[in-house]
Amino acid sequence: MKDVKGFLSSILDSITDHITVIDNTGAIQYVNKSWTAFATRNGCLITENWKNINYIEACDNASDIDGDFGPKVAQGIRSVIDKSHDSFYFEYPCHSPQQNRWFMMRVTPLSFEQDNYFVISHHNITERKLAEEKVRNLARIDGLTNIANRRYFDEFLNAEWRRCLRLELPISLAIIDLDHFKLLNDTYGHQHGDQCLIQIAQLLKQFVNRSSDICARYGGEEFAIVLGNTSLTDAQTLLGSLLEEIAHLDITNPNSPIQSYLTASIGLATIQPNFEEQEKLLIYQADKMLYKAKANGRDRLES
Ligand SMILES: Nc1nc2c(ncn2[C@@H]2O[C@H](COP(=O)(O)OP(=O)(O)OP(=O)(O)O)[C@@H](O)[C@H]2O)c(=O)[nH]1
Repeated sequence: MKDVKGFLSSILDSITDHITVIDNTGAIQYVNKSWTAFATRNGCLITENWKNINYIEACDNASDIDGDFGPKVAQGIRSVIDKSHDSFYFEYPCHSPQQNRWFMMRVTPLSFEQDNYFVISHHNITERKLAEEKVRNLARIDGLTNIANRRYFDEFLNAEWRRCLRLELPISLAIIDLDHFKLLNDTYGHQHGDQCLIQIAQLLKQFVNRSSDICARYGGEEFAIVLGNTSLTDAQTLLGSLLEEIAHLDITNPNSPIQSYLTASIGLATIQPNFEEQEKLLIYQADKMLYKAKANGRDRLES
């Protein structure tokens, strides 16, 4: 082969990873074609005019635009240059207006003619991230009703509790238990019962529209609604209409001693959080109210 240098350069340009090489001061020595193409399309600082740009300084100065991304990356590169780490890798989101994208950045040392260089590559990991997100979402969903499961409910409540604690906001929790559901199952069969649970879950979804709210399947025929930043009065209004809407579904339960249609009992509690890890108190109070609703004749809200 005559032009070995040209051959190697074409190999680097054909690689889809975005590659740049810096020296031990951070000064850029090389970028491949993928880097230039991506950087130009996405309005990055380092494009084909990379000469005289210091990559590490550019990262140091990027904190205004990218939050802690720039400083973290700069620190990682420095740790490879000063040999405190053999290599550094970092996964980060880089979403465009059209598409969610993630990349993995890797920094590895390279020695050439007694000089030390560092290869920085950015590999597109969007497919893996989307697959992981899908699995994570599946693990959060109840298989029958397609709303959040108990595990995700626990996670969500804990996060929302801490958010309301930080911002000094009230948080409300309702536990909704269907009345005499066993009689409905006994009358029409378990499969029909399943369809009714799906119907109820669909209805609950319409009552949670904010990112601080969630409805979840709490147990067999028990559901829960978390309402972040919601006062007791507002929660009472909302859950009062939920009771009405459950009645409007008119799901027949002819052997129920309450009504000839399916009804629910709701226990509601509202707390303004004072301590972390205290959301169990909210569950305890909502549970107590649910017990009261059942004891007072069912088909009602107690708070
Ligand atoms: N079809 C169906 N039924 C379920 C499911 N999970 C729980 N159940 C039923 O829900 C019923 C709950 O019965 P109980 O705990 O006695 O409660 P209940 O009949 O609703 O009576 P109260 O809650 O006291 O008003 C049982 O018959 C369970 O089999 C489910 O996934 N599908």
